[in-house]
Amino acid sequence: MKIKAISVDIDGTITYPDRKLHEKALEAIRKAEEVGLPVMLVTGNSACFAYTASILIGTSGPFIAEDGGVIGDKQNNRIFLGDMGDSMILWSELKKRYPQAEMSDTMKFGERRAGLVLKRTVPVEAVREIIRELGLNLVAVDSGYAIHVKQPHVNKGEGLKKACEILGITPKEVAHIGDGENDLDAFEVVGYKIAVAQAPEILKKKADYVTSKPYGEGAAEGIMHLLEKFGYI
Ligand SMILES: O=C(O)COP(=O)(O)O
Ligand SMILES: [Mg+2]
Repeated sequence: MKIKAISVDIDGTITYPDRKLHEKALEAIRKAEEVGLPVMLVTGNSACFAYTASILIGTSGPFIAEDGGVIGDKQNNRIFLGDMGDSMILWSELKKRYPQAEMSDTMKFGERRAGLVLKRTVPVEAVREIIRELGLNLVAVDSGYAIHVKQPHVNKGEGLKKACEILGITPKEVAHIGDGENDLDAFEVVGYKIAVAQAPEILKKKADYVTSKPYGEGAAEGIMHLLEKFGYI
């Protein structure tokens, strides 16, 4: 099997714990691009965040934002794989039961199209309970940085499949590097899986390679591992 592209999660994977971009991860991504391996950013962040990050970091692959709900490119073309669905019904019930519930700051200006994102001021299990009780067509996933409420078909795996169509490769020719439970769906479709050291056990158990370093240093280690393993350097 040959790896033809790398997909990397953003928060917790190519960053420090506080979400600042990690220099070592940046260098490794640039190295992968230099040797001809396109990198895709695959994130729960909004499309404008991923679009900007992709330009500043210099990734040449499409980006996948909103946890798989949006695919975009450098020309700012976008494909939407989901919409807000039942999420506002969920929100009004959640706010009634948990006054401390708060939307993510990224919900303020209507930048999100494919799901509701909450701050981690309520447990994800409470959100899931309301979804179950009300019979809503939604799932809730905790990325470690936010809670993503979205239609069940919206996830990083489905987003990656679409991005691979654009690249003209198959998901099995992609290696994914991630740190959170929202990376599990990406792991389901790709050919090689890397978890950074601080990732939850559930992700590490499914990984082909677990880095010895956490956060951005882990992504750098993972990318160098891939370049060597698949003969790019
Ligand atoms: O938006 C978030 O929750 C974080 O997203 P990411 O870890 O998938 O980049
Ligand atoms: Mg992450």
